[in-house]
Amino acid sequence: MSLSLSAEQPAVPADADDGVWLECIDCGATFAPFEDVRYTCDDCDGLLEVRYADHPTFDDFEGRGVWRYADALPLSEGVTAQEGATPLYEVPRLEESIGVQAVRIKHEGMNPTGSFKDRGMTVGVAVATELGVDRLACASTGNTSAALAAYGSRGGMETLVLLPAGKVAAGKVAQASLHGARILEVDGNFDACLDIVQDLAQQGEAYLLNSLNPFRLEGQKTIGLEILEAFREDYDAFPDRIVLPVGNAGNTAALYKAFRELVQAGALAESEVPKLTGVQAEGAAPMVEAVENGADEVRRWDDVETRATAIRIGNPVNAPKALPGIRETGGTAVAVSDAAITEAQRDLASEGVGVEPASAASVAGLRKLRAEGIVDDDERVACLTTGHLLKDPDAAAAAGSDPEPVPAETDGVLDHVQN
Ligand SMILES: Cc1ncc(COP(=O)(O)O)c(C=O)c1O
Ligand SMILES: N[C@@H](CCOP(=O)(O)O)C(=O)O
Repeated sequence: MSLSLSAEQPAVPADADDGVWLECIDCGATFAPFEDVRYTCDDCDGLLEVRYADHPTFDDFEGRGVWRYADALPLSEGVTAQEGATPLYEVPRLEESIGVQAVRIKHEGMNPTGSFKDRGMTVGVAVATELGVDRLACASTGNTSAALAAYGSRGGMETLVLLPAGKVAAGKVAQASLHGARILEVDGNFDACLDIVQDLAQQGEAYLLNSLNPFRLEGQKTIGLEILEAFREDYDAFPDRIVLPVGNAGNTAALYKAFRELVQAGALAESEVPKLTGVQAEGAAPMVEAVENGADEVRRWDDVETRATAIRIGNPVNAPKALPGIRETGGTAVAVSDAAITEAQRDLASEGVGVEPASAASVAGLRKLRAEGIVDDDERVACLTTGHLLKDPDAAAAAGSDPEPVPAETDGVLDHVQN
Protein backbone atom coordinates (compact mmCIF):
# COMPACT_ATOMS: atom_id res chain seq x y z
CA MET A 1 0.00 0.00 0.00
CA SER A 2 1.21 3.51 -0.59
CA LEU A 3 -0.35 6.91 0.04
CA SER A 4 -0.20 8.22 -3.48
CA LEU A 5 -1.75 11.32 -5.00
CA SER A 6 -2.90 9.25 -7.95
CA ALA A 7 -4.52 6.47 -5.86
CA GLU A 8 -7.85 5.23 -7.17
CA GLN A 9 -10.96 5.78 -5.08
CA PRO A 10 -11.20 2.51 -3.05
CA ALA A 11 -14.21 0.21 -3.22
CA VAL A 12 -16.64 0.62 -0.32
CA PRO A 13 -16.22 -2.32 2.09
CA ALA A 14 -19.10 -4.11 3.79
CA ASP A 15 -18.12 -2.67 7.19
CA ALA A 16 -18.57 0.95 6.04
CA ASP A 17 -21.07 3.01 8.03
CA ASP A 18 -22.92 5.52 5.86
CA GLY A 19 -19.99 5.57 3.41
CA VAL A 20 -17.31 5.97 6.12
CA TRP A 21 -14.76 3.36 7.22
CA LEU A 22 -11.27 2.96 8.68
CA GLU A 23 -8.49 1.53 6.54
CA CYS A 24 -4.93 0.48 7.38
CA ILE A 25 -2.38 2.39 5.33
CA ASP A 26 -0.02 -0.61 5.38
CA CYS A 27 -2.11 -3.75 4.72
CA GLY A 28 -5.43 -2.26 3.57
CA ALA A 29 -7.53 -4.03 6.24
CA THR A 30 -10.84 -2.23 6.77
CA PHE A 31 -12.86 -1.68 9.92
CA ALA A 32 -16.26 -0.25 10.88
CA PRO A 33 -15.63 3.29 12.12
CA PHE A 34 -17.80 3.64 15.21
CA GLU A 35 -18.35 0.12 16.57
CA ASP A 36 -15.15 -0.42 18.55
CA VAL A 37 -12.34 1.77 19.80
CA ARG A 38 -9.16 1.27 17.79
CA TYR A 39 -6.22 3.49 16.85
CA THR A 40 -4.08 1.16 14.75
CA CYS A 41 -4.64 -1.89 12.56
CA ASP A 42 -5.70 -5.10 14.37
CA ASP A 43 -3.80 -7.17 11.81
CA CYS A 44 -0.45 -5.41 11.34
CA ASP A 45 -0.46 -2.46 13.78
CA GLY A 46 -0.21 0.01 10.86
CA LEU A 47 -1.68 3.50 11.04
CA LEU A 48 -5.34 3.91 10.15
CA GLU A 49 -7.02 6.48 7.93
CA VAL A 50 -10.67 7.44 7.67
CA ARG A 51 -11.98 6.68 4.17
CA TYR A 52 -15.11 7.92 2.42
CA ALA A 53 -17.27 6.57 -0.40
CA ASP A 54 -17.51 10.10 -1.87
CA HIS A 55 -15.46 13.28 -1.69
CA PRO A 56 -16.93 16.78 -1.89
CA THR A 57 -15.64 19.54 -4.16
CA PHE A 58 -15.24 23.21 -3.20
CA ASP A 59 -18.82 23.96 -4.31
CA ASP A 60 -20.20 21.59 -1.68
CA PHE A 61 -18.85 23.50 1.33
CA GLU A 62 -21.08 25.90 3.23
CA GLY A 63 -20.99 27.69 6.58
CA ARG A 64 -17.92 28.80 8.51
CA GLY A 65 -15.10 27.13 10.40
CA VAL A 66 -14.28 23.43 10.65
CA TRP A 67 -17.88 22.31 10.18
CA ARG A 68 -18.10 24.17 6.87
CA TYR A 69 -16.29 21.05 5.62
CA ALA A 70 -18.72 18.55 7.19
CA ASP A 71 -19.05 16.71 3.86
CA ALA A 72 -15.34 15.87 4.13
CA LEU A 73 -15.62 14.74 7.78
CA PRO A 74 -16.79 11.49 9.40
CA LEU A 75 -19.69 13.13 11.27
CA SER A 76 -21.93 16.06 10.37
CA GLU A 77 -21.55 17.95 13.66
CA GLY A 78 -19.35 18.01 16.73
CA VAL A 79 -18.60 19.44 20.15
CA THR A 80 -17.75 22.91 18.92
CA ALA A 81 -16.24 26.14 20.25
CA GLN A 82 -16.35 27.79 16.81
CA GLU A 83 -12.91 26.61 15.76
CA GLY A 84 -11.36 27.23 12.34
CA ALA A 85 -11.92 30.15 9.95
CA THR A 86 -8.57 31.51 11.12
CA PRO A 87 -7.00 34.58 9.47
CA LEU A 88 -4.63 34.42 6.51
CA TYR A 89 -2.47 37.48 7.05
CA GLU A 90 -0.49 39.46 4.51
CA VAL A 91 3.04 40.24 5.73
CA PRO A 92 4.52 42.58 3.09
CA ARG A 93 7.78 43.34 4.90
CA LEU A 94 8.49 39.68 5.51
CA GLU A 95 7.60 38.88 1.91
CA GLU A 96 10.07 41.51 0.73
CA SER A 97 12.90 40.48 3.04
CA ILE A 98 12.52 36.77 2.25
CA GLY A 99 12.18 37.54 -1.45
CA VAL A 100 9.25 35.52 -2.75
CA GLN A 101 6.25 36.67 -4.76
CA ALA A 102 3.71 36.15 -1.97
CA VAL A 103 3.85 35.03 1.66
CA ARG A 104 0.65 34.60 3.64
CA ILE A 105 0.49 33.56 7.28
CA LYS A 106 -2.26 31.12 8.23
CA HIS A 107 -2.47 31.92 11.93
CA GLU A 108 -3.83 28.92 13.75
CA GLY A 109 -3.09 30.67 17.04
CA MET A 110 -6.43 32.41 16.51
CA ASN A 111 -8.41 29.27 17.33
CA PRO A 112 -10.44 29.12 20.59
CA THR A 113 -7.66 27.63 22.75
CA GLY A 114 -4.91 29.27 20.69
CA SER A 115 -3.74 26.43 18.46
CA PHE A 116 -4.74 24.20 15.53
CA LYS A 117 -5.46 21.33 17.91
CA ASP A 118 -9.00 22.66 18.33
CA ARG A 119 -9.79 21.62 14.76
CA GLY A 120 -8.85 18.05 15.57
CA MET A 121 -10.57 18.00 18.95
CA THR A 122 -13.97 19.19 17.70
CA VAL A 123 -14.06 16.06 15.52
CA GLY A 124 -12.22 13.74 17.94
CA VAL A 125 -14.47 14.53 20.90
CA ALA A 126 -17.55 14.11 18.69
CA VAL A 127 -16.33 10.62 17.75
CA ALA A 128 -15.63 9.88 21.44
CA THR A 129 -19.27 10.74 22.14
CA GLU A 130 -20.39 8.46 19.30
CA LEU A 131 -18.27 5.64 20.75
CA GLY A 132 -19.73 6.25 24.22
CA VAL A 133 -16.41 6.75 26.04
CA ASP A 134 -16.26 8.93 29.13
CA ARG A 135 -12.54 9.49 29.79
CA LEU A 136 -10.20 11.16 27.30
CA ALA A 137 -6.40 11.24 27.46
CA CYS A 138 -3.39 12.57 25.65
CA ALA A 139 0.35 13.03 25.93
CA SER A 140 1.31 16.58 25.18
CA THR A 141 3.96 19.22 24.77
CA GLY A 142 1.13 21.55 25.82
CA ASN A 143 -1.27 22.53 23.07
CA THR A 144 -2.97 19.17 22.68
CA SER A 145 -3.58 19.11 26.44
CA ALA A 146 -5.13 22.60 26.42
CA ALA A 147 -7.46 21.69 23.55
CA LEU A 148 -8.33 18.28 24.97
CA ALA A 149 -9.17 19.82 28.35
CA ALA A 150 -11.36 22.52 26.79
CA TYR A 151 -13.24 20.30 24.33
CA GLY A 152 -13.48 17.42 26.82
CA SER A 153 -15.04 19.70 29.41
CA ARG A 154 -17.42 21.09 26.78
CA GLY A 155 -18.42 17.51 25.98
CA GLY A 156 -18.85 16.70 29.69
CA MET A 157 -16.01 14.17 29.80
CA GLU A 158 -13.16 13.49 32.19
CA THR A 159 -9.72 14.40 30.82
CA LEU A 160 -6.27 13.12 31.69
CA VAL A 161 -3.11 14.71 30.29
CA LEU A 162 0.48 13.47 30.53
CA LEU A 163 3.08 16.20 30.23
CA PRO A 164 6.91 16.06 30.23
CA ALA A 165 7.75 17.65 33.60
CA GLY A 166 9.31 21.12 33.32
CA LYS A 167 9.13 21.17 29.51
CA VAL A 168 5.70 22.67 28.85
CA ALA A 169 5.10 26.39 28.39
CA ALA A 170 3.22 28.11 31.23
CA GLY A 171 0.18 29.25 29.25
CA LYS A 172 -0.60 25.73 28.12
CA VAL A 173 -0.40 24.15 31.59
CA ALA A 174 -2.64 26.94 32.91
CA GLN A 175 -5.22 26.22 30.20
CA ALA A 176 -5.29 22.46 30.83
CA SER A 177 -5.57 23.06 34.54
CA LEU A 178 -8.39 25.62 34.42
CA HIS A 179 -10.37 23.58 31.91
CA GLY A 180 -10.34 20.78 34.47
CA ALA A 181 -7.86 18.20 33.19
CA ARG A 182 -5.97 16.00 35.63
CA ILE A 183 -2.37 16.91 34.84
CA LEU A 184 0.16 14.10 35.26
CA GLU A 185 3.74 15.34 35.07
CA VAL A 186 6.01 12.60 33.77
CA ASP A 187 9.71 12.43 34.49
CA GLY A 188 10.51 11.89 30.82
CA ASN A 189 10.12 13.54 27.43
CA PHE A 190 7.00 13.81 25.25
CA ASP A 191 7.72 10.55 23.44
CA ALA A 192 7.82 8.69 26.77
CA CYS A 193 4.48 10.30 27.72
CA LEU A 194 2.98 9.11 24.43
CA ASP A 195 4.25 5.56 24.98
CA ILE A 196 2.50 5.50 28.36
CA VAL A 197 -0.76 7.02 27.18
CA GLN A 198 -0.87 4.52 24.28
CA ASP A 199 -0.53 1.70 26.83
CA LEU A 200 -3.36 3.19 28.92
CA ALA A 201 -5.54 3.49 25.83
CA GLN A 202 -4.81 -0.11 24.74
CA GLN A 203 -5.83 -1.25 28.22
CA GLY A 204 -9.16 0.57 27.75
CA GLU A 205 -8.46 3.10 30.52
CA ALA A 206 -9.04 6.16 28.33
CA TYR A 207 -9.78 7.25 24.77
CA LEU A 208 -6.58 8.50 23.12
CA LEU A 209 -6.86 11.88 21.42
CA ASN A 210 -3.34 12.41 20.16
CA SER A 211 -2.87 12.62 16.42
CA LEU A 212 -2.41 8.85 16.28
CA ASN A 213 -6.21 8.94 16.42
CA PRO A 214 -7.26 9.01 12.75
CA PHE A 215 -10.46 10.97 13.45
CA ARG A 216 -8.56 13.88 14.98
CA LEU A 217 -6.57 14.32 11.79
CA GLU A 218 -9.81 14.66 9.83
CA GLY A 219 -10.51 17.94 11.63
CA GLN A 220 -6.98 19.14 10.90
CA LYS A 221 -7.51 18.58 7.15
CA THR A 222 -9.62 21.74 7.22
CA ILE A 223 -6.49 23.90 7.60
CA GLY A 224 -5.54 22.87 4.06
CA LEU A 225 -9.05 23.34 2.73
CA GLU A 226 -9.24 26.88 4.14
CA ILE A 227 -5.85 27.82 2.71
CA LEU A 228 -6.74 26.50 -0.74
CA GLU A 229 -10.12 28.25 -0.78
CA ALA A 230 -8.57 31.56 0.30
CA PHE A 231 -5.75 31.47 -2.26
CA ARG A 232 -8.20 30.57 -4.99
CA GLU A 233 -10.30 33.58 -4.07
CA ASP A 234 -7.39 36.04 -3.72
CA TYR A 235 -5.05 34.86 -6.49
CA ASP A 236 -7.27 32.67 -8.63
CA ALA A 237 -4.65 29.95 -8.04
CA PHE A 238 -3.65 27.55 -5.29
CA PRO A 239 -0.45 28.15 -3.27
CA ASP A 240 2.73 26.68 -4.72
CA ARG A 241 3.91 25.64 -1.29
CA ILE A 242 2.72 25.28 2.29
CA VAL A 243 5.45 25.51 4.92
CA LEU A 244 4.67 24.13 8.35
CA PRO A 245 6.37 23.25 11.63
CA VAL A 246 6.62 19.50 12.24
CA GLY A 247 6.45 17.70 15.57
CA ASN A 248 4.35 14.54 15.61
CA ALA A 249 3.71 15.20 11.88
CA GLY A 250 -0.08 15.16 12.22
CA ASN A 251 -0.65 18.33 10.20
CA THR A 252 1.63 17.18 7.40
CA ALA A 253 -0.37 13.94 7.23
CA ALA A 254 -3.71 15.75 7.46
CA LEU A 255 -2.95 18.32 4.76
CA TYR A 256 -1.69 15.62 2.43
CA LYS A 257 -4.92 13.68 2.98
CA ALA A 258 -6.99 16.79 2.26
CA PHE A 259 -5.14 17.21 -1.06
CA ARG A 260 -5.49 13.54 -2.02
CA GLU A 261 -9.23 13.70 -1.43
CA LEU A 262 -9.57 16.87 -3.51
CA VAL A 263 -7.63 15.18 -6.32
CA GLN A 264 -9.94 12.16 -6.09
CA ALA A 265 -12.95 14.51 -6.22
CA GLY A 266 -11.55 16.18 -9.36
CA ALA A 267 -11.39 19.54 -7.54
CA LEU A 268 -7.58 19.80 -7.64
CA ALA A 269 -5.19 18.68 -10.37
CA GLU A 270 -2.15 16.70 -9.24
CA SER A 271 0.02 19.47 -10.73
CA GLU A 272 -1.74 22.04 -8.50
CA VAL A 273 -1.04 20.30 -5.19
CA PRO A 274 1.05 22.59 -2.94
CA LYS A 275 4.52 21.36 -2.03
CA LEU A 276 4.37 20.30 1.62
CA THR A 277 7.48 21.65 3.29
CA GLY A 278 8.19 20.63 6.88
CA VAL A 279 10.37 22.53 9.33
CA GLN A 280 11.89 21.16 12.52
CA ALA A 281 14.22 22.57 15.13
CA GLU A 282 17.82 21.41 14.71
CA GLY A 283 17.72 19.70 18.11
CA ALA A 284 14.61 17.66 17.23
CA ALA A 285 14.77 16.89 13.53
CA PRO A 286 14.15 13.16 12.86
CA MET A 287 11.83 13.88 9.90
CA VAL A 288 14.39 16.15 8.28
CA GLU A 289 16.99 13.41 8.69
CA ALA A 290 14.69 10.89 6.96
CA VAL A 291 13.87 13.26 4.08
CA GLU A 292 17.52 14.18 3.57
CA ASN A 293 18.58 10.51 3.58
CA GLY A 294 15.73 9.42 1.32
CA ALA A 295 14.74 6.94 4.05
CA ASP A 296 11.32 5.28 4.18
CA GLU A 297 11.30 5.25 7.96
CA VAL A 298 12.15 7.80 10.59
CA ARG A 299 14.82 6.99 13.17
CA ARG A 300 13.65 7.82 16.71
CA TRP A 301 15.78 10.50 18.40
CA ASP A 302 15.99 9.79 22.13
CA ASP A 303 17.61 13.08 23.11
CA VAL A 304 15.77 16.10 21.78
CA GLU A 305 16.17 19.73 22.77
CA THR A 306 14.83 23.04 21.49
CA ARG A 307 13.43 26.27 22.87
CA ALA A 308 10.39 25.58 20.66
CA THR A 309 9.00 23.16 23.25
CA ALA A 310 5.86 22.36 21.20
CA ILE A 311 7.99 20.52 18.62
CA ARG A 312 10.42 18.93 21.06
CA ILE A 313 9.54 15.50 19.65
CA GLY A 314 11.92 12.70 18.64
CA ASN A 315 9.52 10.03 17.38
CA PRO A 316 6.89 11.52 15.04
CA VAL A 317 4.13 8.93 15.10
CA ASN A 318 2.56 10.09 11.85
CA ALA A 319 5.77 9.75 9.83
CA PRO A 320 4.40 6.87 7.68
CA LYS A 321 1.62 9.21 6.52
CA ALA A 322 3.67 12.41 6.41
CA LEU A 323 6.82 11.24 4.59
CA PRO A 324 4.87 10.24 1.44
CA GLY A 325 3.09 13.60 1.69
CA ILE A 326 6.36 15.53 1.55
CA ARG A 327 7.77 13.35 -1.25
CA GLU A 328 4.67 13.03 -3.44
CA THR A 329 3.97 16.76 -3.40
CA GLY A 330 7.57 17.61 -4.33
CA GLY A 331 8.15 19.28 -0.98
CA THR A 332 11.08 18.98 1.39
CA ALA A 333 12.04 19.30 5.04
CA VAL A 334 14.55 21.58 6.70
CA ALA A 335 15.98 22.10 10.17
CA VAL A 336 16.43 25.56 11.67
CA SER A 337 18.34 26.80 14.71
CA ASP A 338 16.63 28.11 17.85
CA ALA A 339 18.20 31.52 17.11
CA ALA A 340 16.57 31.57 13.66
CA ILE A 341 13.24 30.60 15.23
CA THR A 342 13.45 33.51 17.68
CA GLU A 343 14.37 35.89 14.86
CA ALA A 344 11.34 34.75 12.86
CA GLN A 345 9.15 35.16 15.94
CA ARG A 346 10.36 38.78 16.15
CA ASP A 347 9.81 39.33 12.40
CA LEU A 348 6.22 38.12 12.66
CA ALA A 349 5.60 40.17 15.80
CA SER A 350 6.88 43.29 14.03
CA GLU A 351 4.02 42.84 11.53
CA GLY A 352 1.49 42.36 14.33
CA VAL A 353 1.37 38.56 14.21
CA GLY A 354 2.02 37.07 17.65
CA VAL A 355 3.09 33.43 17.60
CA GLU A 356 4.78 30.93 19.88
CA PRO A 357 8.30 29.72 18.99
CA ALA A 358 7.34 26.45 17.24
CA SER A 359 5.04 28.40 14.93
CA ALA A 360 7.80 30.74 13.88
CA ALA A 361 9.81 27.74 12.66
CA SER A 362 7.75 27.79 9.45
CA VAL A 363 8.92 31.30 8.60
CA ALA A 364 12.50 30.54 9.64
CA GLY A 365 12.40 27.48 7.37
CA LEU A 366 11.06 29.45 4.42
CA ARG A 367 13.77 32.06 4.84
CA LYS A 368 16.45 29.36 4.89
CA LEU A 369 15.09 27.49 1.87
CA ARG A 370 14.80 30.72 -0.13
CA ALA A 371 18.38 31.68 0.77
CA GLU A 372 19.52 28.23 -0.41
CA GLY A 373 17.60 28.66 -3.68
CA ILE A 374 15.32 25.69 -2.96
CA VAL A 375 12.30 28.00 -2.89
CA ASP A 376 11.99 30.16 -6.02
CA ASP A 377 11.31 33.89 -5.99
CA ASP A 378 8.12 33.50 -8.03
CA GLU A 379 6.43 31.18 -5.54
CA ARG A 380 3.24 31.93 -3.63
CA VAL A 381 3.66 30.46 -0.18
CA ALA A 382 1.46 29.89 2.86
CA CYS A 383 3.29 29.57 6.18
CA LEU A 384 1.39 27.89 8.96
CA THR A 385 1.77 29.46 12.39
CA THR A 386 0.38 26.90 14.76
CA GLY A 387 0.07 28.53 18.19
CA HIS A 388 -0.50 31.93 19.79
CA LEU A 389 2.25 34.09 21.34
CA LEU A 390 0.59 33.98 24.78
CA LYS A 391 0.97 30.21 24.93
CA ASP A 392 4.60 30.72 25.92
CA PRO A 393 4.87 34.05 27.74
CA ASP A 394 8.43 33.31 28.93
CA ALA A 395 9.69 32.81 25.38
CA ALA A 396 7.87 35.97 24.24
CA ALA A 397 9.37 38.03 27.05
CA ALA A 398 12.84 36.66 26.33
CA ALA A 399 12.52 37.52 22.61
CA GLY A 400 11.07 40.97 23.26
CA SER A 401 12.60 44.05 24.83
CA ASP A 402 12.89 44.66 28.59
CA PRO A 403 10.57 47.12 30.37
CA GLU A 404 12.28 50.45 31.22
CA PRO A 405 11.79 51.83 34.73
CA VAL A 406 10.70 55.51 34.75
CA PRO A 407 9.76 57.96 37.52
CA ALA A 408 6.04 58.46 38.34
CA GLU A 409 5.80 61.97 36.82
CA THR A 410 5.30 63.26 33.26
CA ASP A 411 8.51 65.28 32.85
CA GLY A 412 10.58 62.34 34.01
CA VAL A 413 8.83 60.01 31.55
CA LEU A 414 9.27 62.53 28.70
CA ASP A 415 12.90 63.03 29.57
CA HIS A 416 13.44 59.25 29.52
CA VAL A 417 11.61 58.81 26.17
CA GLN A 418 13.56 61.64 24.51
CA ASN A 419 16.94 60.26 25.52
C1 LIG B 1 2.48 25.00 18.29
C2 LIG B 1 2.74 23.71 17.60
N1 LIG B 1 3.30 23.76 16.39
C3 LIG B 1 3.58 22.64 15.71
C4 LIG B 1 3.32 21.41 16.24
C5 LIG B 1 3.65 20.22 15.41
O1 LIG B 1 2.52 19.77 14.74
P1 LIG B 1 2.46 18.28 14.24
O2 LIG B 1 2.59 17.42 15.45
O3 LIG B 1 1.12 18.18 13.62
O4 LIG B 1 3.58 18.09 13.33
C6 LIG B 1 2.74 21.29 17.51
C7 LIG B 1 2.47 19.99 18.14
O5 LIG B 1 2.91 18.95 17.76
C8 LIG B 1 2.43 22.49 18.19
O6 LIG B 1 1.87 22.46 19.39
N1 LIG C 1 2.67 19.61 20.00
C1 LIG C 1 1.83 18.57 20.43
C2 LIG C 1 2.46 17.24 20.57
C3 LIG C 1 1.41 16.15 20.49
O1 LIG C 1 0.96 16.09 19.21
P1 LIG C 1 -0.37 15.40 18.76
O2 LIG C 1 -0.77 16.20 17.56
O3 LIG C 1 -0.03 14.00 18.47
O4 LIG C 1 -1.41 15.48 19.84
C4 LIG C 1 1.11 19.04 21.69
O5 LIG C 1 0.64 20.15 21.69
O6 LIG C 1 1.03 18.30 22.64
